Amino acid sequence: MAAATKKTAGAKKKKGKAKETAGKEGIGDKAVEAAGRLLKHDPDSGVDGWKKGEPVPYLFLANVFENISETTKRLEIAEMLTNAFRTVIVSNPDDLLAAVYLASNTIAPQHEGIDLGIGDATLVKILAEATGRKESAIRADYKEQGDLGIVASMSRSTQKTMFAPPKLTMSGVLKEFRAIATTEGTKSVDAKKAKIKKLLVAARECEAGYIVRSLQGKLRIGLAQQTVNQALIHAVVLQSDAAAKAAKEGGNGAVADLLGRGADVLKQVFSECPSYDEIVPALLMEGGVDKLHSRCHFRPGVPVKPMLAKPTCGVSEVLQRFSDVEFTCEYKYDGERAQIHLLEDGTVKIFSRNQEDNTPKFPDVIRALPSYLKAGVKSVVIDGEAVAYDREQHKILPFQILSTRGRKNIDEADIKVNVCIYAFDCLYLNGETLLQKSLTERREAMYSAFKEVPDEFYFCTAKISRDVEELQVFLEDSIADNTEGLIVKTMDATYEPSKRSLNWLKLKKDYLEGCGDSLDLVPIGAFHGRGKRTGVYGAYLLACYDEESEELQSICKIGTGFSDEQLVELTEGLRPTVIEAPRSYFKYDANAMKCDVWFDPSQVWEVKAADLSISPVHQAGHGLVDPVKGIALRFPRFLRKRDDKNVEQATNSEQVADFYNAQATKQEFAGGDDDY
Ligand SMILES: Nc1ncnc2c1ncn2[C@@H]1O[C@H](COP(=O)(O)OP(=O)(O)OP(=O)(O)O)[C@@H](O)[C@H]1O
Ligand SMILES: [Mg+2]
Ligand SMILES: [Mg+2]
Repeated sequence: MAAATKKTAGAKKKKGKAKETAGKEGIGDKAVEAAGRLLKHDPDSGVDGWKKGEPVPYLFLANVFENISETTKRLEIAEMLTNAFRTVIVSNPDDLLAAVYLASNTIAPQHEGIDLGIGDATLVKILAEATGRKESAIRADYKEQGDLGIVASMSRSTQKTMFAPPKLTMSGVLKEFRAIATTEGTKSVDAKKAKIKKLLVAARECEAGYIVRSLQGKLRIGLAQQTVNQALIHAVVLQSDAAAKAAKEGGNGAVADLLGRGADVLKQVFSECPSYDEIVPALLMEGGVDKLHSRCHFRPGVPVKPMLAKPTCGVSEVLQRFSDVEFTCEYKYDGERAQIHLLEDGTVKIFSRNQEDNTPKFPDVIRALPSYLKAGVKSVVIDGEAVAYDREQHKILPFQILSTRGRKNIDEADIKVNVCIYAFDCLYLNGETLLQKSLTERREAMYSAFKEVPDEFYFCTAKISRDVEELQVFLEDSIADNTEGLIVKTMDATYEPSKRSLNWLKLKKDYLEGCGDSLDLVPIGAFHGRGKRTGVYGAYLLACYDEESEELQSICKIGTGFSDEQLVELTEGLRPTVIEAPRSYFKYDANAMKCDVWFDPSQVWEVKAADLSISPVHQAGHGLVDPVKGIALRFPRFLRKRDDKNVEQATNSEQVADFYNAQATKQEFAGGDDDY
């Protein structure tokens, strides 16, 4: 049954993609139909149980979530959320920000590092207190349901309160969430618990379930950030005068066009300035969408989502893809992405691949940065890689060494592992954003703003050539110089934030063997070790992430590639995350994969496999390549733990399908190319 539903979802997705491309020449029929439906909807009709101008009740949003959870259809979900946001706009626009945060299940911009994510054990305890039920009963229900949100909404409060607590409002709930996440100090645990309990006691109807899921850190109703953003912009556009005018003059088609353009603007703006705090109020101002980019754009202090690269299989594929464009090859350093910002006031900040604020991790780089600058640089942002470095031998050290550096509150005096920064891009210089400039120009800016400092700061090694042999030699040089291979970039491309772009191709040394990139996967379960591995987990069940359904889909069992120390370390790290039963969003074959323990997903592991195959057991990308079966990795080998990726940034099922297809294509042409 589940497989059948998924199959349709997969097929639909493919079609949707085709439309998107077709839509370049004109708006697709689906979008026009959707615009028609949205126009017919009266957002005032949603104002039910409160008055316009009053704070919007949390129950309004919880009910919307409830309706959304009953469908898996993207389009329906997006429309429901759009209409909900429209109701908020007509009712109390000041609450739109809270609605957007609550729907995207975040409470602050990523780089501020304020997350919920309250542990299950704590939540079970508070739930027991708030409902008057026994902890053991709640735990038993949890085991059966696999979702604490469901348990929360099932557990009716039996607690007697003298007065009915006031109704929860959206803005009130968000405020409490923020307070819970930021409470610090000696009494903070109790204070947090008291706040959570208060929320749960005040919860009506289905509210408790969504409060609990938000506190856990995941709503799990199929609301990807992309959907929330689309709904946000569609709601704002539909409530604007421009939409009314377009509808009158050009009908549904004109409105669909306006919605599409709005979505493009928001996509660009959100990747340059990923902060609802800035975007939502700006959208509600005069000239909302049209002026959005001028009001919210990239600036030092707020990380831009980094541009990503696509894997390729060899020098000849690169030459083929870039047959008529100018390109450059750069060493691919194996460290940690570092987006370094210098603000006008002299503040220096370093952000990770994930837009996390990594500043506390690199006090040495922060202090030394001014010495890498040329005169006259007031503000600048560079993109680069921080690599572990041996200053005596003057050489790059492996990634593993870098990962032994502490993460937080590092005292410069205690630093044992030095880093060297290899800069490869410049995104901002002296008040001007360079994102829309070509790589040629951005590089010029980088060279004009910085100078190399031996053993501390270098520009990445690069070469421009079209000669197969010369490139092959350069690739071998890169390996000899302790890097992972090359990243090949087109010279005239702009910086494409958050895109896995074909303008950047990665060419790693491991591709030359097996061909195919490593995957970043999530351990969701484990098997007790035997013999030499007694006392630690001896094998794990890994999963990839499906963005569409928010599932973690099993992809392989893994027991190879671990050193004895790693086995101990991973076991120790994962033991505290053991949960009583697999989560409802784990997709695996319960008959074939009887794990001894299950984990609350928290880690991401980089894994290399010999190849991929269609599997009768594993679920990765099911419906994407084979109508019902999933994809599995063959002979997977553990490479390393990835602290710079979170669970949602694990390799997604579409990428798995891409890898599978690329491998199939390569096998078809096997023998025709001696380049690998
Ligand atoms: N010259 C360079 N140009 C761009 N990126 C570089 C360069 N040198 C090193 N890198 C690093 O390589 C990364 C891209 O390749 P890698 O395979 O390591 O990606 P990843 O972090 O595993 O992400 P994914 O596999 O999801 O693409 C960049 O994010 C960056 O950190
Ligand atoms: Mg890397
Ligand atoms: Mg990778």
